[in-house]
Amino acid sequence: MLIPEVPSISDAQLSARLQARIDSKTKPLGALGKLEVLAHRIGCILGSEEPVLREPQMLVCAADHGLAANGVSAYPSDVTWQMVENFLAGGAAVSVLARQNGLALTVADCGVAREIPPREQAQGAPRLVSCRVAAGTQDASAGPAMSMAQCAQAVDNGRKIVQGMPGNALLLGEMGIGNTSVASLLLARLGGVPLADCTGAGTGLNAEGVARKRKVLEAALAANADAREPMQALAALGGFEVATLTGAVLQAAAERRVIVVDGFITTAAVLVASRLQPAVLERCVFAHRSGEPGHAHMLRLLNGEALLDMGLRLGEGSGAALAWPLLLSACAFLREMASFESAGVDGSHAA
Ligand SMILES: O=C(O)c1ccc[n+]([C@@H]2O[C@H](COP(=O)([O-])O)[C@@H](O)[C@H]2O)c1
Ligand SMILES: Cc1cc2nc[nH]c2cc1C
Repeated sequence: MLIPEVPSISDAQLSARLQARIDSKTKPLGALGKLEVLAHRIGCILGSEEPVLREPQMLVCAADHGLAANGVSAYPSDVTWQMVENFLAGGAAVSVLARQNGLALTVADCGVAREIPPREQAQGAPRLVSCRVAAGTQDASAGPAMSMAQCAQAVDNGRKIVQGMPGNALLLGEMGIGNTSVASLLLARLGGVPLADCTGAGTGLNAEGVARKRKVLEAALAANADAREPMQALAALGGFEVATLTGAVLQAAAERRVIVVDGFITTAAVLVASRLQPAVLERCVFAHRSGEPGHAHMLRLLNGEALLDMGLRLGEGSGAALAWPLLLSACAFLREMASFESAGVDGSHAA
């Protein structure tokens, strides 16, 4: 089956026990703010009052986009393969942050225009997975970016990558020149948000560039006017990395992993996945709110509150990696903080 079952994990009893445990800790009620919400969510996902995050996996999906030929990015498509090499060589932001935080890094070539050659993988070094559907998508401003079969293949690739991964947490990242356009198109089509609110500077277009980008995106929506269902929209407007991430999200949700979502593009994959299986959202933690303006609209649509708001607009999974220590802290306080009772602290308080 292409789309796995993702049942709701809502459990009123566990939820109440988690909240009682959080409230019993030696602190004024609610004083750990959003860290409490985060702890509650992780406890619900992992089905435990004492959750332990194990062997976290950072998955960075990369691909190229036919749409990029229309001047929708400040950088050329060649940067995609060059950055993938940089991820694998250990020099990119996500490489550094993954290393710093003990996140195993997997980089997937989902359809980079220039094939990333396989190589020997040293112990602990970033791992390359080749799951190329094609050498980049077709130009979505002239027709569908990919066929339904290609889209299904990419979704299945994402599922298979996650199936083979250890641990209980998946952090999402991506790389693909032109892919803020893909995220904007999916937000406009699936979220009904006006294109003007969906379109931003991406890697750094100026105002004239953003206006040009918007025209190209208008053409892409018009060229794919019939693609309205989630999988159709993903095929028509999407990229191979976004489709692979959609499969990864569905599989991780089905396996009840904690999913740490990065910026605008990885959230677009969550948007598609949530239209196929709404309960995926119960398993998601939104790491940050990107500087790309469409991301705020997307988060609102998904009822997602971001942990960080640092003006990041890099992608790669950098925001997810930066937020990771907060997830560790949330679990640590839930497991290790004393309760009023165990510490002999007076927990009575006025209304
Ligand atoms: O994650 C984000 O919110 C984000 C915002 C702006 C740009 N990016 C990254 O920049 C690339 C896409 O930008 P662009 O301008 O080529 O569409 C792609 O490689 C993304 O990882 C990522
Ligand atoms: C240099 C560079 C690094 C990136 N990382 C993710 N997207 C990127 C886009 C560019 C241009």
